[in-house]
Amino acid sequence: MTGAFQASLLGLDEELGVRPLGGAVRRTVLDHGAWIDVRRGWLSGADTLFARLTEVVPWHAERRHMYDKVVDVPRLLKFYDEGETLPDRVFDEAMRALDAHYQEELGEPFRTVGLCFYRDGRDSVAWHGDTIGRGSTEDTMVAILSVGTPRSLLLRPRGGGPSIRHDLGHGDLLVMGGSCQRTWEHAVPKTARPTGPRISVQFRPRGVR
Ligand SMILES: O=C(O)CCC(=O)C(=O)O
Ligand SMILES: [Fe+2]
Repeated sequence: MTGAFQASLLGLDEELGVRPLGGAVRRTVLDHGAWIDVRRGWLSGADTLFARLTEVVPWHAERRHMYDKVVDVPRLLKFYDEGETLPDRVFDEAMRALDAHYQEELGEPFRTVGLCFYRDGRDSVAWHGDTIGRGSTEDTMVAILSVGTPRSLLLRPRGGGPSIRHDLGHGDLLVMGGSCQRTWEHAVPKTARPTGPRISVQFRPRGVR
């Protein structure tokens, strides 16, 4: 794995687990029926999870057609569909905590875990909504847990308009909800600054991608 992540020295002996959601979640209501929730420092023991994921996940590179060319996807990936054994038990704990907090509003459980590895500032994800599945037609939720080097997640309305920046730090949770996947787009832009690795963990309901 390229790049070394400077572990937060005080957090190395923290137990791996999730802290309460409840009143610690801050919601921002966006236009067109979308919203964003942020819970800073949701994960304790984030150093431990980061180290484990770099070691045990069978990361793979992908190539995609872009117009008339085949290009490298600028990040490493791994997707765990429902029923697959997850690389760490804390993901099950995290999903059950998200279910307890969001089930009434979401109406179904979170079921899949997508992972992205951003090796350095050259890795990124371009503007998109998670619209491969039901997110293109229905309100849904995508919950993102971020570990490693902080990166900016940007959001902008699909029709155009100013973008909103969230700097996602080690252990932070951001949840995109309502119509966010079809009326807004999100991106993690490249950065020219020296940037260590980051792992993004996306929890989604069935049929959302
Ligand atoms: O890195 C992130 O947090 C965003 C990842 C993302 O948007 C996706 O995988 O669909
Ligand atoms: Fe996405």
